[in-house]
Amino acid sequence: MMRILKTWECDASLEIEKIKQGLDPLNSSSDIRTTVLKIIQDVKKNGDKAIAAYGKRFDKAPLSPEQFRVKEEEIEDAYKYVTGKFIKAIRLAIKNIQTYQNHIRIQNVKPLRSKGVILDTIYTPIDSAGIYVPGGAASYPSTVLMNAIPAQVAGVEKIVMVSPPKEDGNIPPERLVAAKEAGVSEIYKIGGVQAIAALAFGTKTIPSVDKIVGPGNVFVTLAKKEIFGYAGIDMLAGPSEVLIIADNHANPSYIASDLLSQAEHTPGISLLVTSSKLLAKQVLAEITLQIKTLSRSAGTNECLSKYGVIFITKNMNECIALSNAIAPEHLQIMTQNPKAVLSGIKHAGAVFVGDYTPVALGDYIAGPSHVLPTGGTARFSSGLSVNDFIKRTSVITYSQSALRSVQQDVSEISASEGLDAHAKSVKIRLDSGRKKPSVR
Ligand SMILES: NC(=O)c1ccc[n+]([C@@H]2O[C@H](COP(=O)([O-])OP(=O)(O)OC[C@H]3O[C@@H](n4cnc5c(N)ncnc54)[C@H](O)[C@@H]3O)[C@@H](O)[C@H]2O)c1
Ligand SMILES: N[C@H](CO)Cc1c[nH]c[nH+]1
Ligand SMILES: [Zn+2]
Repeated sequence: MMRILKTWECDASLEIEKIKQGLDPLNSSSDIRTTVLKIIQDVKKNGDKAIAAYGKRFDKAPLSPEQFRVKEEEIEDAYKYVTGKFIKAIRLAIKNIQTYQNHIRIQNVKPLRSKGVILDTIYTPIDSAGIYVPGGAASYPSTVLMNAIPAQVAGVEKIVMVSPPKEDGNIPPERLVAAKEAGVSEIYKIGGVQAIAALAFGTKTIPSVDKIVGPGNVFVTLAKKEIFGYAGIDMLAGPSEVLIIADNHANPSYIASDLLSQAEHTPGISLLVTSSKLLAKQVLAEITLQIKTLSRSAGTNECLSKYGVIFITKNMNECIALSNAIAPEHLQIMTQNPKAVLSGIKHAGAVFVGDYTPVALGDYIAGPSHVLPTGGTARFSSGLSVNDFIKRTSVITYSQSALRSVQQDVSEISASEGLDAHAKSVKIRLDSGRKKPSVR
């Protein structure tokens, strides 16, 4: 069960560090990092052979490299095992994700023009993206959509999905149908660190990609961090977190259900921050009632006792300050005046405002991607979006007179750096009397 801590009796930031220990890739033990580096090196050196061995060890899936790629017939077959209601739901999710991502897609800006100078900008999608869809404790068809649709809206031509198979060597049909519906180009039944390394370096059977995105456990997230440079990455999207700010106007049963749905990710971090001791007690009572009804009650309960805390603060300002210091992946605000609280929020992956906006909405249907920064990284990164798949190239054009107008300034800076070839590349174009070399 969740612990209750009063902020005036403990060091809240120390408590948060303790909770995150082992779950947060930035705080990972050296053991985890050693394991991750070893697997990356092995895949880099031994390719498919190493991937097959790790798949057998960690996923218990005895697949040979020829079996890694999902065949067209397997995808067609998957449609027989999902319901019409499931397909209708994911098509609605796809529509909402597309609408939102199109809305926030970076737009071409008009070139900036001034006397003989044109500063233009070209936006181009990356050629290929690798999307990681977790598949350990739970199956995540929704994560297929939240990764793939932003890439598709950006115009990425090749979207390669990797996801761990079940012990029978198959990816569950819902994940395959979601991939087909979302326009994924190729699917591979590989997961964990080995899948991230495969996408970064490429193997005989698995293509390397330009950027690897998507959430995963601490091993997957740390692997993304380690391969950065060989391929781009989106951010560190590790084990799920929710922080709820609530006052005694909030409904304790709603709060309990939201804390439980994050713990259900096993692991997931569930935090309630409130100045109401009464609310804290009511929420605990509600959790006790609701947890009995859940299919994963044992794991969820274990997760809540390890990674669940209710912080009692002195007042609402302290709730806001604590939330900003934690920079949670998901922040829910259930207070009498949520907009006033929102105005103080600086760092969070996504904010869910009011009593009728549970995180589950954002997980599945609302539109913004549920792939979000965790472990405090919302201080400097944002959730996955179409713009993560688009690069910006600046295009600079100067006329001769515009070049002349800045010649002296270029020379000054170039001299200060001891790089006189730089200054000369300007001077050579402006020296009077100098002619173009004649063609012999
Ligand atoms: N932040 C987000 O946007 C977001 C979204 C969805 C899910 N999530 C999180 O993703 C996580 C998914 O984790 P998961 O474990 O269910 O699936 P996963 O696919 O991330 O991890 C499973 C893989 O981990 C590897 N692994 C397991 N134990 C290992 C070990 N001891 N050594 C080396 N490798 C090992 C295996 O290769 C296995 O295939 C959850 O914590 C969930 O909360 C986050
Ligand atoms: N809460 C997760 C993001 O941290 C996303 C998810 C997928 N399925 C259910 N939830
Ligand atoms: Zn969730």
